[in-house]
Amino acid sequence: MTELLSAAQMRAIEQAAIASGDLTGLELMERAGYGVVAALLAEWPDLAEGRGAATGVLPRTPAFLRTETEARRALVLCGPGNNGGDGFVVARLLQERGWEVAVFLYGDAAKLPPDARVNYDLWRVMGEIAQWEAAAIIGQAGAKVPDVIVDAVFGTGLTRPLPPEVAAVMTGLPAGRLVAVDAPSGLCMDSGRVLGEAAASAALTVTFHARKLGHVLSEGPLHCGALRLVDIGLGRTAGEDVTLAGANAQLGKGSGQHKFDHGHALILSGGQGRGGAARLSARAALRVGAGLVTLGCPPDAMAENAARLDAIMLRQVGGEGLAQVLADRRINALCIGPGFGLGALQARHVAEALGSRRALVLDADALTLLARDAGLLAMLHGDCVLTPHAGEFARLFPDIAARLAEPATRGPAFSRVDAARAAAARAGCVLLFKGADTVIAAPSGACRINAAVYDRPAPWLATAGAGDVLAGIITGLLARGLGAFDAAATGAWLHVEAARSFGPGLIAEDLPGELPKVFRRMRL
Ligand SMILES: NC(=O)C1=CN([C@@H]2O[C@H](COP(=O)(O)OP(=O)(O)OC[C@H]3O[C@@H](n4cnc5c(N)ncnc54)[C@H](OP(=O)(O)O)[C@@H]3O)[C@@H](O)[C@H]2O)[C@@H](O)CC1
Ligand SMILES: [K+]
Repeated sequence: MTELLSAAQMRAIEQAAIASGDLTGLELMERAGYGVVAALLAEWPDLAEGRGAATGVLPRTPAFLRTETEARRALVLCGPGNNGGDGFVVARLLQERGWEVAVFLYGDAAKLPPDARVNYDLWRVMGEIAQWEAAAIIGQAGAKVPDVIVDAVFGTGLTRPLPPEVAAVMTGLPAGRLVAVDAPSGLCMDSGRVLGEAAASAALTVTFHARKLGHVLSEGPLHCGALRLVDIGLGRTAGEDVTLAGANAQLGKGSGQHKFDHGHALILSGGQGRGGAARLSARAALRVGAGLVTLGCPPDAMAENAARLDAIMLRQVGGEGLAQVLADRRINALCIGPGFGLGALQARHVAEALGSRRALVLDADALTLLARDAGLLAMLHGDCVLTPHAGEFARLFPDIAARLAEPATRGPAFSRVDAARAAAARAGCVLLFKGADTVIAAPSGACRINAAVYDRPAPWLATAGAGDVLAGIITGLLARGLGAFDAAATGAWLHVEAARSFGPGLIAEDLPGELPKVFRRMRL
């Protein structure tokens, strides 16, 4: 499992390693600085060469003919903490490579923490440090355009909005190769939210030991650019508090198993002309491996659905309620919401489904019904999965959503992880909070993030019906016996994998049919 750390967890890991005597803070800082230099040279291989070769047109300049004017230029911006200390290491290592390096310090050198101070002193033997002045920095970046600007002002220690003179630089620098050390300054590493109004926008962010929550949540990916992870020799983990959602190796089917070994999902549909969404869910539930899937629909929609379904079975569910259908105990997972409707009968069906204590996905219209009726909300139980997008979340948990919408002015800022955990605890069930950074939380506090960012974007998932498919995938996994938390996290992961497998041009109908390719790649 890939863990995502908070700033406090990272500090605890670092301090434990130092206290154990395995490593010193200085060694960690040296490795961090080295890692940044290695990562930026790997990201832009032309920077590892002489200036002539970088054009791709001129022949490479032999080393003995290179002049000072051909040296690579870096502008290194250092801050008052250990992030700044990393910056001094980067400055030293680049100058040792023959680069021309200018360093600016925000803060008082006399107050630098000890390891940062050592690296400040090492750099001072090699070069100058100019005191922070926004106009001078921006002017220098404009006149003597650097090949790389290194943002080592604030990292995981940022606790409040950037001071105006730092914000002016971060928003005034020319667009280019801005490398953020650990974090783009201004970004809260616990929430991925900008504290105040300004944060650096990096082309490359190099972080250490493990990704932080802020790298994947909210605006984090927008500000980080590309994200690279460097191993600095810290073996310890924080116990995998929050992890990235990933593949689930238990999705294969054993030979010799019967269809009833893989569960029976019931998907409830809306009335005539409104069944498309539920049919998408049902198809996804079947494709993800539920042994049987039944679509339950009102009498007026029977003919329409019968004409459109083959492997999926059809049952009439009208005013008589769900009791007759649910008398079949083999039906072990339900999905209610896609295209369902918002009337009193539908609310009654939601209550019956909740009362049956079956594993249950509540999506779309079912979420609206829940938001309208505190009695229904009180019936939620641990085998339920709620799948709200931001609007549905705000209707269900208005106070939590309001807290999330407040401007972030102090770190750690209230995050989407905090919001999902609070909502799951209150609802007493699993909650899947949709977004490019989908957060899945359980009442216990267990949490996974399904990140469709960086090298895993899925922009074509923003299409009608994609959510109905996700609800169906999760329902199918519940039918197959996964617990609610695993079903939601695995379902979210499969959903993005299917979208990425199909690629541009994706519509919701394509998603279920893409799952077999995903499974083949997983070697199921
Ligand atoms: N953990 C590890 O294993 C390793 C960590 N490493 C590196 O250390 C970094 C963390 O260092 P860090 O803890 O010193 O925090 P950092 O981000 O430098 O800033 C803290 C300083 O800024 C100040 N300050 C905060 N906000 C402010 C504001 N808005 N405006 C003004 N001031 C503000 C704050 O002061 P205070 O809040 O006390 O007033 C404090 O002085 C981490 O990101 C990584 O790069 C690596 O060396 C390798 C191993
Ligand atoms: K930084």
